[in-house]
Amino acid sequence: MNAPLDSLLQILDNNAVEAARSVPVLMPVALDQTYDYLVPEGMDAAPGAFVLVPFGPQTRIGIVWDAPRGEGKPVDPKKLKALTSRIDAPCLPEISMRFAEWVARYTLAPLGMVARMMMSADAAFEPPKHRFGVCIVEGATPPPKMTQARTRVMEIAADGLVRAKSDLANLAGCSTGVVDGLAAAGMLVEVAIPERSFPRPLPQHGETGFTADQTRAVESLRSAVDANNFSVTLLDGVTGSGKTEVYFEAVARALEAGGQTLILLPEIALTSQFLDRFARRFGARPVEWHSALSPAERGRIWKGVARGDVRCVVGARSALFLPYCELGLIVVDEEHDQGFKQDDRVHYQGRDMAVVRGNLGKFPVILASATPSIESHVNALIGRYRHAVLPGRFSGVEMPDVSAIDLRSEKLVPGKWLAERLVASMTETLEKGQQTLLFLNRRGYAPLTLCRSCGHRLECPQCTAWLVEHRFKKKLSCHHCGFQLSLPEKCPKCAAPGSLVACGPGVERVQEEVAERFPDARVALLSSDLIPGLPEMREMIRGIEAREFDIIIGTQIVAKGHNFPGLALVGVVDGDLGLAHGADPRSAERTFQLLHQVTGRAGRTTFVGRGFVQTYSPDHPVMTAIVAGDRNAFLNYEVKTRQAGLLPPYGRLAAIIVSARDKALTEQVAREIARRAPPSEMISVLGPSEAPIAVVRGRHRWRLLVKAPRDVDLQTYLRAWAGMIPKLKTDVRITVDIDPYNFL
Ligand SMILES: Nc1ncnc2c1ncn2[C@@H]1O[C@H](COP(=O)(O)OP(=O)(O)OP(=O)(O)O)[C@@H](O)[C@H]1O
Ligand SMILES: [Zn+2]
Repeated sequence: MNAPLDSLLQILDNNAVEAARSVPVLMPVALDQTYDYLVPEGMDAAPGAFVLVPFGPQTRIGIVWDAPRGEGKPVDPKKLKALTSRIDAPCLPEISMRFAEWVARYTLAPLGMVARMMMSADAAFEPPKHRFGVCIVEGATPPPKMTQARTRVMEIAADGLVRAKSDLANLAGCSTGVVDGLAAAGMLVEVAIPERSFPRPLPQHGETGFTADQTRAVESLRSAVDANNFSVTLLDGVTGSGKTEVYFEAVARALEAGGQTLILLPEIALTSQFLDRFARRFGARPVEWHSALSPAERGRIWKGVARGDVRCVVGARSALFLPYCELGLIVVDEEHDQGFKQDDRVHYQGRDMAVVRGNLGKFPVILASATPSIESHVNALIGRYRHAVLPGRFSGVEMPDVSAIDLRSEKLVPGKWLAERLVASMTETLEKGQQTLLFLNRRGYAPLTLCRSCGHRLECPQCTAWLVEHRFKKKLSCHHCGFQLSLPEKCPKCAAPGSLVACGPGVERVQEEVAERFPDARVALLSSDLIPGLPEMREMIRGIEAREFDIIIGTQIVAKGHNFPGLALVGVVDGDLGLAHGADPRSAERTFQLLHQVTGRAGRTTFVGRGFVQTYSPDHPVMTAIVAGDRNAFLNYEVKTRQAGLLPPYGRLAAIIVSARDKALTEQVAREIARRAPPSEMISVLGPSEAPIAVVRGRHRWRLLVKAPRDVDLQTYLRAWAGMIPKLKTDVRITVDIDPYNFL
């Protein structure tokens, strides 16, 4: 080719490249926009790539987005900065970008914060730490000096495996110096140890036989998977009906079809019992995703999911934000559980977002529960969701016989918390060698400590909350901010010595009473503050399952999902506890679910269980439905209440929470925000009013509640509203919580 033409082509080429060479990058920070960066020659900055970029004074990780977002000021192309480098990590799949955008739009969270959730595995973006080992060099000539130790090492290495030097030395019973010597002599060669791979679940490993009812449900779920399209099925079955076994078949089908699968569980239900069951069915343990993983594990799993090496994840709500490239099914087990709602940073409801993810990915979603949320129940009722029903227990054993103990007539002995009828039943149960579960959803010893001589109540100095006594730890602690105080010997106000008394029961106090009444019984106390972590919790659950305890006392961590074959009796110490929250539209639903789930732990396999609920309001619709075992009675009552009040799912709610250190400022801003609400015939704004917990961590709190009919676009309204609010003083924080579950 002649020279001038050659260079001309070169110039044209460069221009074309230069014009196309800037990309939008999303930063994982609280911003809703992308920033443009130049792509250096030769760098592959495809959409979804993770890149290092100069961001303010720092260099940070961002994601190359596939289209610019937000309304940032246009920047002179000549002033654009360049990407620093591409990170060696799999790209964020396109569907994850669409999902992030959807979640951000719905929750009103900045897109960058949703992206940050998707990147919550720092190690995935760090250079891979290769571990090196040694293996034998075939056909190398042995050095003249072959000591005994050297011979032993070579004998072990003869199998050709790659081992860490220290492992090889340990096996041979010599020092690593010997291994080094052989490497220097060319007998062993240093190579990277391959990363541990993920065990593949096998769809046909441990196939189960099913009852007729179960078979129908299995068929229904399989057909949803076979349809290879978006659908939601509510798998609605009484406790112990075999929902887990049934949805495992849908998981098997989706795996066979080549999809990745995700099972979401409330974090506390991620027990080894569940993992063992999975392993029995699929011949391999699933990959777990929860808050207790090490950073290195998080990184490894994140990459494994993005590359498609991980086929099934069992995890807490955050597992929804992993970078699946071929997701084909999501199961949300215990779908009614409030643990799926996240209440910090990005306020999202994991169950609802799972449905969104299924819709985007065009695959089925299964919601499983013995006590479906009213939302899912209504969706099944009106045919928006498919409905698969398991009406009876797998074992054929009847549902437990539940009675209310009316504490108005069957009075408690002062200072005691267990009624005589419950105690008598416990005695009987013990004599039969069966287990009792006492349920009280309150940690600690006593929820209130007061001074007998001056009436002073011990409160948290930074929250509107009483300090809860934790007798084992000899502390008073605040359950809202974690503030702790050693148990004082005299009243901090009037200094009267020995005048402080504990009021009301917590699980520790129930344990004290049990120890007194049943000194020989083996007692387990399960409360999140007494159990250091998931492994210890799993060990306790295993012990209960193996009948190493006679009486189990626990908060809600024992209420759900467990299968304790020896459990015959459940006593609910305070059935009214959850009903008190007047402002919370879900308090009746939540109480019903909890009581139904916890009494449903009794008598699951060989004998009929028994339940007692201690209550001062036996006529409340929740209590009558629990005692009659009539779930539909409760659902009908609750659906009517929601309809009448235009509450979810018949209406939409959003909470706006204003907080600041200064009391007057908080109120002033809350009122100002309310004043600026755009007028609307459909949408009503309630409040502002001081939050029930008026101060948390020294911050004053005011709330507004926004209510709209179902078909109104609440997000657009809220966004328009946000545009009307003047710039805030720095200390004021405004939180928007779409579909709030917390009203405190
Ligand atoms: N088809 C089956 N074959 C063998 N065992 C089964 C079968 N179905 C259920 N089971 C057993 O019955 C028990 C209850 O099943 P499972 O835990 O799946 O019920 P569940 O409906 O998920 O209960 P919960 O709502 O209380 O969590 C378990 O021990 C399970 O192994
Ligand atoms: Zn506090």
